Amino acid sequence: MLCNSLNFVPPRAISGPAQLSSVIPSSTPFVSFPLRFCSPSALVSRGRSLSSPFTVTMAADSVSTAPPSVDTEDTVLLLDFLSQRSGNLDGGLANVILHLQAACKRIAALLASPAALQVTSSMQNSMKPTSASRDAPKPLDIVANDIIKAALRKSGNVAALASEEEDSPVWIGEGQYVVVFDPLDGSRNIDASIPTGTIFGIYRRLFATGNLPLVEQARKHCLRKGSELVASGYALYSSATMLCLSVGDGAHAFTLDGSCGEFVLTHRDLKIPKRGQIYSVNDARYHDWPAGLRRYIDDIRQGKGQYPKKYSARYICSLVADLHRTILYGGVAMNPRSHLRLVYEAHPLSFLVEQAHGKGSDGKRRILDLQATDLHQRLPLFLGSPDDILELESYGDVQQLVNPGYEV
Ligand SMILES: O=P(O)(O)OC[C@H]1O[C@](O)(COP(=O)(O)O)[C@@H](O)[C@@H]1O
Repeated sequence: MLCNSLNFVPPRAISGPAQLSSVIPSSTPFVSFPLRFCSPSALVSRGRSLSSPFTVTMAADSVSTAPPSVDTEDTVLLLDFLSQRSGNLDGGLANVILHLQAACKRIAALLASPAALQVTSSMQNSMKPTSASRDAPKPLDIVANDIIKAALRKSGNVAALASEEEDSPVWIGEGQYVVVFDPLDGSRNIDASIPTGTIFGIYRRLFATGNLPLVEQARKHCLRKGSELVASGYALYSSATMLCLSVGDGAHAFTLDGSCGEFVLTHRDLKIPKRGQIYSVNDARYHDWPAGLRRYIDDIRQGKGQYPKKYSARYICSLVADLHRTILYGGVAMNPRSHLRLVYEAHPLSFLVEQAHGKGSDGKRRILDLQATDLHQRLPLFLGSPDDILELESYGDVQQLVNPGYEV
């Protein structure tokens, strides 16, 4: 495993079959982690087994605070994984993913730094919270957006992108792929150091848009059915930084190894439990819910649903974190009001959940079947274990139509 060094040359745009080891440096493109992130173990060549992390001799000038990692022949880095997988992968798609993960590492480092709190706080101190400002982008959303946009431009493989922080889809160039993303979901939690996440979805570009103005081409590329996605994923910035990814060949999760700055495969072939015992929703909205949803939640709380045990509630109010827990433990994560966005939240996350054998629904229909018509369109969203989603849908009216906008 090689450490990231400070003088990376970003990989060139790549097309054709994925033969990554020959075209992409084994270190992550253009990530400039400070050298103190490099532990001696990260400098050990791959294949040499270490009996214990504590047998590593620390270099005299090392100031690493990260625990040394154990690197064995079984260690699978994201790059190794992308080299091995088939699914929808070709070299171009792999290159886009490598640039996205590099951007996520930068965002993770930024969020974990004192500078992040200062930026957010200074903004919030000058802002009296109102229902209108509640959804206003915070500076870190913008910074994260810029980091991802720069990474995608550098990849050379992207034709168009769409982001929560852009008014409309953006034309980039002649790449083969289209990327939709929410750069920093849950950012209202940042001052309290609560988990946040980046969500992304990747489409192949369309080819029948040639004569249209570029703005219109970008729009057509980005407003699609979720079933056309070829890959999607999220980064979760929490006690660990995780990257959960699907290239149409199952869902897999990687954990950022802080000692060397690489994502390491830790959860291969994630499968959401067929049924869970946890529901995740902001139930302060209970009295704005329709009767069907109230009945459903009342039933599962009391063990009167199809599963004869009482459910527990967990709600972080950070979509990626709530979903990550749901994929691992099962159950249902939901936001029944029209709040979450189809293009860069519901579509990518539903793709990933289906790849993990779960379901994504708006309460009535499969999310991936929905055709996007507007970049920022919102909808009710229910993601989770297949048996839980089917049971929830059987209650009929589960979409919250009363959506006054809430202060907090
Ligand atoms: O206020 P609610 O209905 O609980 O919504 C919370 C949801 O909103 C989000 O914070 C996203 O909201 P924004 O798009 O306004 O950032 C999710 O992370 C979270 O799941």
